[in-house]
Amino acid sequence: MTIIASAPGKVILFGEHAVVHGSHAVAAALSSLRVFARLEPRSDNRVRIELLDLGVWWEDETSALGITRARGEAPEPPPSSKKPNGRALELARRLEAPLVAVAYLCAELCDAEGATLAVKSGGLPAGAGLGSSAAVAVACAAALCVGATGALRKDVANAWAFAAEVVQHGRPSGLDNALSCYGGGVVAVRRGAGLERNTLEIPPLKLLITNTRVARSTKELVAKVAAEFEAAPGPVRRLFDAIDTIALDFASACRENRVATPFVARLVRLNHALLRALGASHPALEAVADMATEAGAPATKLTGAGGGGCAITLLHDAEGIEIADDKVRRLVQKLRRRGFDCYQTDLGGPGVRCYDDDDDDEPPGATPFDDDDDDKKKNGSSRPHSSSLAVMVAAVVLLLSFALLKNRAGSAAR
Ligand SMILES: Nc1ncnc2c1ncn2[C@@H]1O[C@H](COP(=O)(O)OP(=O)(O)O)[C@@H](O)[C@H]1O
Ligand SMILES: C[C@@](O)(CCOP(=O)(O)O)CC(=O)O
Repeated sequence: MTIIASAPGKVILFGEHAVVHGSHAVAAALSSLRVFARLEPRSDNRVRIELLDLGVWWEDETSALGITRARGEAPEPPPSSKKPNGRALELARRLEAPLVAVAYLCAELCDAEGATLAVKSGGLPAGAGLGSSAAVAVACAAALCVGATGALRKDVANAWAFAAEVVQHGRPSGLDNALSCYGGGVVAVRRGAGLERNTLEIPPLKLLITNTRVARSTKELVAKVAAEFEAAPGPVRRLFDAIDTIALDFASACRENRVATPFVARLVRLNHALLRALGASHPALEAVADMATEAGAPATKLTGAGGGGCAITLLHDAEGIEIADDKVRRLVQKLRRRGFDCYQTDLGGPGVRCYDDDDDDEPPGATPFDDDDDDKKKNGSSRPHSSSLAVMVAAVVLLLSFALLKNRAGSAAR
């Protein structure tokens, strides 16, 4: 039984970095930008991981991953610790970085008979601040949980995805995996070991997401801001507090249905200035802000960890009037000429989804894995194509032999 799970990225409107240190953040899922995971159980006691976008794969015996669980036996519950366990640390020593979190999930959730787990993006850019690592973790955790227990329990998949994020990032807030798992919009804050989330109805803001395509790592940026905090706890705490107030003010405005765009624009600009003060901006992000301001949209902020990656621009002028579509088109063309990617997509929408072969009511529709299958067919390397060719050749040979025999029999009778 093949299982396919998909999980969305997210956009943080307010509160990144500060959320790691106990402040509030507001964020929404990006349900049209997703990552897909495909799980195929096998019975040769091997685990194979294919990260198709990165061209990275890895295969080993299940015993080498320390997997002893029999098929059908429920896996252990997810760990509550915020530190990677010994198994994860051992994998981190052995494997290339992008494989570690996925291999960790396989080690914890696969059974000893083995499986192949493939990962492919359905449009979500990797490492750009839109929560790709969390989306990978959620999609893989969901597929593996369904493989192990036959049902998708979002709380369990989310807890495993968080554990994988701990392995990948060291100190995640848990915001990215929660949005990827549950979808929608939230205002969230860390409480003890967990994340307190409250659903937030975010009004349909006209936003442009620009990916500077400057590579960066969430882990490094979170560590950089943490170092800043350690070096100057007093002032940096005040920056976090200011960000906290921004997130809470926006959340109150949403709840009270009084989201005025000039007010949102002010919050966006302030939050970006605070993130810049924390050292999370990058010249390419500042260039996006300048180009958007020139086009009449003065409110841009980095989103996610920063240091490159994505920025969000509120497509409204200083008075709150929506920027006309042709002006937006010109801005997008200019940003693209500069080498940036642009997205305009709705906020919120469904979180993780899972389908299996037996699912009648929820067909997966097109998945990015279909492109691979199509390519295989086009290149003539797929089994159905080559076997039908063989059948056709055999049929022609048979017909020719039959005609030859008939011809010979006819001339013998004459
Ligand atoms: N499509 C993908 N396939 C495999 N791994 C991915 C994919 N997208 C993201 N990742 C993993 O997530 C990492 C990026 O995580 P991170 O720096 O947190 O960026 P983001 O801001 O997108 O979450 C990549 O280096 C890789 O390990
Ligand atoms: C910087 C941070 O607040 C968000 C990181 O988002 P991303 O991984 O860049 O998509 C870290 C976190 O919340 O775990």
